[in-house]
Amino acid sequence: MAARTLRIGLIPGDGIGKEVIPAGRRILEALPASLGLKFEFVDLKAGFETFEQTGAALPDETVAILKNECDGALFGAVSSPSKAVKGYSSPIVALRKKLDLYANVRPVKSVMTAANPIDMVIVRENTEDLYVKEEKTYDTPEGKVAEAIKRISQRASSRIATIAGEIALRRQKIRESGAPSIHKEPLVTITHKSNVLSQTDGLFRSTAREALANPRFKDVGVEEQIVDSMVYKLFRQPEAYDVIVAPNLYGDILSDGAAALVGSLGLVPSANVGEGFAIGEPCHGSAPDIMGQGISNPIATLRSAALMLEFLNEEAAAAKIYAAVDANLEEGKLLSPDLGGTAKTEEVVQDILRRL
Ligand SMILES: NC(=O)C1=CN([C@@H]2O[C@H](COP(=O)(O)OP(=O)(O)OC[C@H]3O[C@@H](n4cnc5c(N)ncnc54)[C@H](O)[C@@H]3O)[C@@H](O)[C@H]2O)C=CC1
Ligand SMILES: O=C(O)CCCC(=O)C(=O)O
Repeated sequence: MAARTLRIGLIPGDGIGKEVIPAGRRILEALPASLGLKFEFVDLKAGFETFEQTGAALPDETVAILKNECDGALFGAVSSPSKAVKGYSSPIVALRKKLDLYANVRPVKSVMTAANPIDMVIVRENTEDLYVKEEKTYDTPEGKVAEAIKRISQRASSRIATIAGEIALRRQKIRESGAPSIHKEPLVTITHKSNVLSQTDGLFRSTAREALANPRFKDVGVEEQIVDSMVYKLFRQPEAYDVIVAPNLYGDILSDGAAALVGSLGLVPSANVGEGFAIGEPCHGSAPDIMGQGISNPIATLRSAALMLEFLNEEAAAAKIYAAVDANLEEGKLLSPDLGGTAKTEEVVQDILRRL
């Protein structure tokens, strides 16, 4: 069998992005040759440091190379300032839109031996909602007022609900093949706030319901949950959730909350998914509080590399990475400080590479 060569863009970004992306590269390079996969890597720039050096947070060249030359990519994290900086706008938010990576898929899973089993996927709409970033500030006699557009479209809501349904079916198929799981039936939970935002979230809710009423999802249970009580239930009864589908901002917030349930943001991966292209990206940010100390947890990135491979139809390679990571966590001897251990990033990476 001829080896398949995947060309992967590497975008470390800022802060601990620079510590974890090299680990992502190493795990891909260490995959056994018997899988028939080869990798070529191309280093690409984006982030606040890039903005300071070049005046562009997301250089056109980065987008062009990803579009024209790559099969997929790994993105670390960027340090977007909290205060507006003229000319700067979040490069990852822009990249998702420019490459039409319409779904942000975020599996949150505890290692199955844990006392509190959690195995859910948060499927976050990735191109619109408040992230269209159409904001303005104006003066009134009472002082300044700032406004932001929350845009929800039928097209994006339908696409995201459809991929959530497909993910629920795929997970069911894996369960039926004998993989251990806490779930018996596929279930999609639609999250919204349409009791208040009856037009925007109302459209998300009704469109998602419609998409999931498609006969091909006849075996998928569908329920809905208002986002505030969703947070409550998520923390009280996380084992009840299989696939959660949410508009952009709620999905972003829910997934960081869910990360706390499994022990650390340093464990939770994501993939930005479009037609035939995927960017693996840890859910966490650039973690300026720990950068430069060599203690960042690389697991979210290693799992993101696996998730990217899954969406590039390389499930066997992805499974190898998941198994090596789970073995490290199950043994629990070499854990980074966010998980209560003392291991350095490098020691965790070495341990997982050894298990591969
Ligand atoms: N996709 C992206 O590029 C994202 C970027 N950010 C940016 O990151 C910067 C910092 O944001 P924060 O709100 O502090 O969120 P953060 O996710 O960077 O950090 C939150 C907390 O989690 C810890 N943490 C995160 N990743 C970790 C890892 N791999 N190992 C161990 N501990 C880890 C950090 O030390 C910190 O205490 C901001 O400039 C923000 O704009 C935030 C979220 C996503
Ligand atoms: O800080 C940035 O530039 C991007 C933050 C966006 C974010 O949290 C996510 O989408 O995961």
